[in-house]
Amino acid sequence: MADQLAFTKGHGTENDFVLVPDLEGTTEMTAEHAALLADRRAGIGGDGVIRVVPTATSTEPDVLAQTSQARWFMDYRNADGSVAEMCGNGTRVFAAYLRREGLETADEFAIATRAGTKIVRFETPELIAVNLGPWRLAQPHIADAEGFDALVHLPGQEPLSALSLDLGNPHTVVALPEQVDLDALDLHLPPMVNPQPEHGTNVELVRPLGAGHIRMRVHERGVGETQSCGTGAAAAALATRFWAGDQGDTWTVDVPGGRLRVRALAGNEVELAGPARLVADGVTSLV
Ligand SMILES: N[C@@H](CCC[C@H](N)C(=O)O)C(=O)O
Repeated sequence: MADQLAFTKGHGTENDFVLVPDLEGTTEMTAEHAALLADRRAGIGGDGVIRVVPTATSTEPDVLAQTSQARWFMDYRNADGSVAEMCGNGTRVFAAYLRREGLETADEFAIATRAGTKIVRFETPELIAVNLGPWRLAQPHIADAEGFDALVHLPGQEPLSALSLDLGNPHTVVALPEQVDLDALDLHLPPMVNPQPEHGTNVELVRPLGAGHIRMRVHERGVGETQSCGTGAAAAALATRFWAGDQGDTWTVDVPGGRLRVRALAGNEVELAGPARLVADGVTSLV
């Protein structure tokens, strides 16, 4: 890495990120370096670190293959330095950065991610929608037969039934029994999920509020509890529809950091929309 590193801090419903522009694609980001940048005491602080890099310079074949569709690649790492396939809120903050910097100028454009090319669309300068693409139940045969395919263990709670979904990254959504208080759940430690997903999972705890309206908390893989998770909000809405039946195509998802909109699209695709804000720019010598 260079001696001095420019960065921008941004968030979407308080899911916050350190963006590091690498416009020539010449900077290698290690897990240790990402974890230091994301550290809230020793570093800048964020739930994730996003390198802004030309798709054409990627060394990852699945990303490089997206070069003709998307000019910029969202190279995403969680706060612990681990690589993630996708980040819904991250794509929206990434899009806000590309537009502010004049790297993209249209109201709609594509970005490359490890989970494929995603189309972002500016509804207003600060309200950004992203087509998260196709989603699927991780184990449809079990889910269709039982309604659930996993158990989640939280301190002080009976095992909670849950459903596993793939939104490009893994999610396990818990349907909370009425008597369980969402706000009282202890999410300090990663919830134990049974059977244990091979590559870990993000866990969403959901409370339905009415037709098309849910509230959730989330424990993110590689981070801990966060104020919001975009792919998690989509997973929570889709799981609720799976359990409760059709309640229309649009959901309001309240998270501790604000409000997101989730919409089911044709072709088993799902859209996420919400605010994205860039709040600080700086230079760091944390290299
Ligand atoms: N906050 C993100 C998801 C980030 C990645 C996740 N922690 C994982 O490891 O899959 C979102 O908004 O989707």
